[in-house]
Amino acid sequence: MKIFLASQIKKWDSFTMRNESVSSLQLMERAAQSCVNWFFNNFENKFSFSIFCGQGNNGGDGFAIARLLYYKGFDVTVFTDENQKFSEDTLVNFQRCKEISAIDILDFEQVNDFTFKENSVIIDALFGIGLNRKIEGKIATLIKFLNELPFPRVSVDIPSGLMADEMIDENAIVFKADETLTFQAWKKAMLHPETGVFCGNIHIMDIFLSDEFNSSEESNEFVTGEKLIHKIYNIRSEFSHKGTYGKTNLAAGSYGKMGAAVLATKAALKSGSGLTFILAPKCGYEILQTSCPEAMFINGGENHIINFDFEEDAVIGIGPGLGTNFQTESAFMEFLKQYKKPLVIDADALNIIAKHTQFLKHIPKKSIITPHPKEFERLFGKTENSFERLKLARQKAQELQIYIVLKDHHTQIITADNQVYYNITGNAGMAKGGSGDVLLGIVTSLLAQNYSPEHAAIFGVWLHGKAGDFAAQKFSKEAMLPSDLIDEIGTVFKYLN
Ligand SMILES: NC(=O)C1=CN([C@@H]2O[C@H](COP(=O)(O)OP(=O)(O)OC[C@H]3O[C@@H](n4cnc5c(N)ncnc54)[C@H](O)[C@@H]3O)[C@@H](O)[C@H]2O)[C@@H](O)CC1
Ligand SMILES: Nc1ncnc2c1ncn2[C@@H]1O[C@H](COP(=O)(O)OP(=O)(O)O)[C@@H](O)[C@H]1O
Ligand SMILES: [K+]
Repeated sequence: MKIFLASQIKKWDSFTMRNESVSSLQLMERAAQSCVNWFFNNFENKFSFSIFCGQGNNGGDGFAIARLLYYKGFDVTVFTDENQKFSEDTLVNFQRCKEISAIDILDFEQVNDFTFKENSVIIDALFGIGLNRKIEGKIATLIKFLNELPFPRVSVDIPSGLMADEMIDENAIVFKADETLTFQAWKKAMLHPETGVFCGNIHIMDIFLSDEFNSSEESNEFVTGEKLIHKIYNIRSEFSHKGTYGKTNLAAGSYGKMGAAVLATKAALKSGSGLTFILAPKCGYEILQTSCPEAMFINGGENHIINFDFEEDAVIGIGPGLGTNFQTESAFMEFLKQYKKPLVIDADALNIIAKHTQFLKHIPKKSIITPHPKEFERLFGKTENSFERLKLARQKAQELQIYIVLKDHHTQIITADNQVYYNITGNAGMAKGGSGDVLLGIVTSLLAQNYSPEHAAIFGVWLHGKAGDFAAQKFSKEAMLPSDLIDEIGTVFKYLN
C-alpha cells in the first residue's frame, strides 16, 4: 500500500472526479456513507452522536454523517460555527442538515452548557488533511474540552490538529481519538509514535478512489500489506530437502545472557531454516543443546565469544546477548573487516560498531541491521524526533548500501535504494526483552532461505508482528512472552497457506 502526501491525496480525489465522472459532492457522500456504515456496525442504535464540524471538507463530511446517521435512526447533535466560511460542498451539506429540524445545530461555545447523554459518541470533523497551521483560539479550547469528556471519541479522516505528513509542535493541541476512520489510505502521521498516539485504532474506509491513479502515482513510502506478503512468501516445495532451505548460523549469547541465543535459535528454526547452527560460548552448550536440539552448536569461547568461526556457506546473524567484553569486541571487529557477504546485525553487535563508528563502512553491502531507537542513536547520532530519525536512516541506508530495520511500534524497513516500508502488525505485548532476539532469528533464517535482503526484512518484520498478534490474542499483551510469539510463528504460516 503506497503512502501518499496530503497533496497527492487531493490530486487523487481530483483525478477520480475527472476520470470516473463523480462530483466532489458525491465523493463526500461516499466518504460519509462509509463512516456511517462503520458506526452502524460498531455502535448500537442507542448511541447519540455529537458531531463537531469545521469549515473545510472534513466539516462537510461531518454534516453529511450527521444527516445519514439521523436517517439510520440515531440521535444527532451538530456543533459548528455558522459564521465560518464553509467550502462549497460543506455549505451544501450544512444546509441539508439544517433542513432536518430534528438535528440540533449548536454553536461550538454551547458545548459548555450541553448535557451529553450517557451513551454519547463524540465525532471530530473539525479539520482533515487540509490543516496547514497550528490550531489556536476557540477551536483549541474546544478540543481540550472534548479530550476530557468520558465518551468514545472518533475522528473523521485524521484527528484534528495533526498534519498528514509531518511532525507536530510539542505543545500542539490535537483531538485525542479512540478510533480514526481514514479515507482510502494510511497517512504518514498515523505511523509515527509522536503523532500516531492521537489516532487510536485506525480503520481504512474504502471510498473507491481511482486504481489507475494509485498505480501510476509515485511514492517511495509504503505500508506492508498482506497482498505484498503473499507476493513475497515462497511456499515450500514438496520436492525439496534441507539443503533447499539454506544454512543459518547465528552468533549470540554470553554468560547470563544465553536466553537471547535460545530465543534467536528457536525463532530461526521455526521460520523454516534448513540447517541451523549456533555459535555461542561453551557455558551455553548444554542449555542450547537441550532447548534447541535441532540446532548444531559451535564453540566460540568459554563465557563469551572470542572467535567468530562460522559454518561455511551459512548466512550469518550476529548480536543477541553477545555482551561487549573487549575480547568479543575485537574478535567481532576482526571478523567484520574480512567478511564480505550480506549478514544480519543486531543488539550488542551494533553497540560494538557504535563504539567504533569507523567500522560502519565494513558492514557488507546489502546487510540488514535491526536497531531499536537507542541503538540507532548510538550508531548514527541523536535526532529531534522519529520523522527526523527516519530521514537520517534513509540517508545512511543509501550511503552504506544496507537495509535498516528501525524497530518501533510501526517498525520501518529502509531499503538501500531509499524506499520505506512501515509495518503494521505487532502490538505492545512485544515490548519485552527478548522480542528483538526473536526478530534476528526470523530475519536471518529467511535470508538463509534465499529471500532477498529486502524481502527477508519486510517479510520477517511482518511475520514477527503477526505472530505477536496471535500470541496476544491467546495470552493477552501483558502475559504473552517472546517464547509464545515463537510458538505462534507456525500459526502465521498456516494463515498464509
Ligand atoms: N473531494 C475531496 O477532496 C474529499 C475530501 N474529503 C474530506 O476533505 C478533507 C480535506 O478537506 P479540506 O482540504 O477542505 O481541508 P480541511 O477540512 O482540513 O479544512 C481546511 C480548511 O481549514 C483552514 N485551516 C487549516 N488549518 C487551520 C487552522 N489551524 N485553524 C483554522 N483554520 C485552518 C484552511 O484554510 C481550509 O479552509 C479530508 O480530510 C476529508 O475529510 C472527503 O470528503 C473525501 C472527498
Ligand atoms: N509497542 C510495540 N508495538 C509493536 N511492536 C513492538 C512494540 N514494542 C516492541 N515491539 C517490537 O519488539 C521488538 C523489540 O526489540 P528490541 O527493542 O531490540 O528488544 P530486545 O532486544 O530487548 O528483545 C521489535 O521488533 C519491536 O518492533
Ligand atoms: K478530523
